[in-house]
Parts: sequence; C-alpha cells; structure tokens
Amino acid sequence: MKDTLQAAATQLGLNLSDTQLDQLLAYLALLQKWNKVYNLTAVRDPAQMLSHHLIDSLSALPPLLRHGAPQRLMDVGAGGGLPGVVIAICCPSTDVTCVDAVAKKATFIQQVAAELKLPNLHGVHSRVEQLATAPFGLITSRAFASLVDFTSLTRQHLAPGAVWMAMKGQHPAEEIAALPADVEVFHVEQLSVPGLDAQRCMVWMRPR
Ligand SMILES: C[S@@+](CC[C@H](N)C(=O)[O-])C[C@H]1O[C@@H](n2cnc3c(N)ncnc32)[C@H](O)[C@@H]1O
Repeated sequence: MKDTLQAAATQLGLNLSDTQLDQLLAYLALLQKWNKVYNLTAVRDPAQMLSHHLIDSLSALPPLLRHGAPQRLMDVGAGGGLPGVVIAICCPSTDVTCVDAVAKKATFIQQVAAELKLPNLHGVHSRVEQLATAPFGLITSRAFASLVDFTSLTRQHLAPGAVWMAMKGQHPAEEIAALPADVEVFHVEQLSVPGLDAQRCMVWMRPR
C-alpha cells in the first residue's frame, strides 16, 4: 500500500516525507477500524479506500499548494475527514478545522488528531451555518452539497480575501449556472486521480 501511495504522490508532483506517508496510511487504518462501528463511509474495501478516498483527496493538494496553503482552513461536511485530514497531514503549517453535523464524525477527527499527533487538526461538531468561529482563509468541501448551498452556508466564515474550493466529479455546469451574482467562479480545474478512471473537478470561487 505504501508503494501505491508513494507512486500516486509522485505522479501528483507531491514530495511527501516518509512520516507523512506513514501518517496517511495510519489514518486509513483508523478509518477502517472506526468504520466498523461508526459507519463513517460506505467504501469499505481497503484498496478502494486508498484509491477512492485517500488518493482522491490527495489530488486536491497540488491545486491547493499552487493557490497557496492558508493559515486557517475549514473543511465543511468533512465526514470521516476527507479531504481535511489529508490536508492537515500534508500541510503541517495549515490549521485545519473539520466541521460535521454528525457528532461521531467530529469525534473521529479528534481521535485521529490525538493518535496521529496532529496539533493542526481539529474536529468540530456543528451545523456549519450555526458555527461561531474565527474566519478562514480557505473553505473546502468534497461531496458536501450543491455549490449554491456550500457557498451560502459558509459565506459568513470567509476571512477578507478568502476563497472556496469545492471538489466535484464531473464539471458541474448546472450548479455553476445556479450560483448567485455575488459568487464569482474564478477557476475550474479538471483533475486526474492516479489509479482512478473517473472525472474530478475542482471549482474555485470567491465572493464578489
Ligand atoms: C457525503 S458526506 C461527505 C463526507 C466527506 N467530505 C467525504 O468526501 O467523504 C457529507 C457530510 O456533510 C455533513 N453535513 C451535511 N450538512 C451539514 C451542515 N449543514 N453542516 C455541517 N456538516 C454537514 C454530513 O453529516 C456528512 O458527513
């Protein structure tokens, strides 16, 4: 598994340390373990978890690093921690807050932070629209909601100059067309995920 992960990271142009690769695999092991009790994700096969979850989330890193990793990042509807935990492992200087409306999912993130010794990772149990928090430089989501709901529910949490980044499957033309005039889509990036024959798309937005 480590070889597959290392090869995927190299293909994505990521230079991950041995410790980071081990942390990513340790996270995957925790996800598998807790999934048995907590039902964190429908994907249960270890090889599929590696490709469909871990490497898929890892593919968000190159665009994120090109944009510039922020000091504070929120991953909304993080579920079992995708992509938030992966970002926290790969970007140790970024403080990552994973927010989820389901308590056991936020508890799992807190467990990951403790077991993997990641002081920059936080799990918060809240509906994002009800959260009281300091603002963030970047808000991410993966399989969370439509672009309209994602941006409207989290707009209050953007710091001045901050942006949204949504991970989508196919190019979400209809969702983009439905966005209100005060949300600007400034970049749409097609991604290829090593080992996955599927379309991935990253939508970057900012308030107007
Ligand atoms: C389909 S899961 C995606 C989880 C993860 N991002 C992934 O890619 O595997 C969507 C998550 O959003 C959470 N969620 C839904 N509405 C929410 C809200 N208003 N605030 C915070 N979390 C919410 C759900 O509890 C669920 O865990």
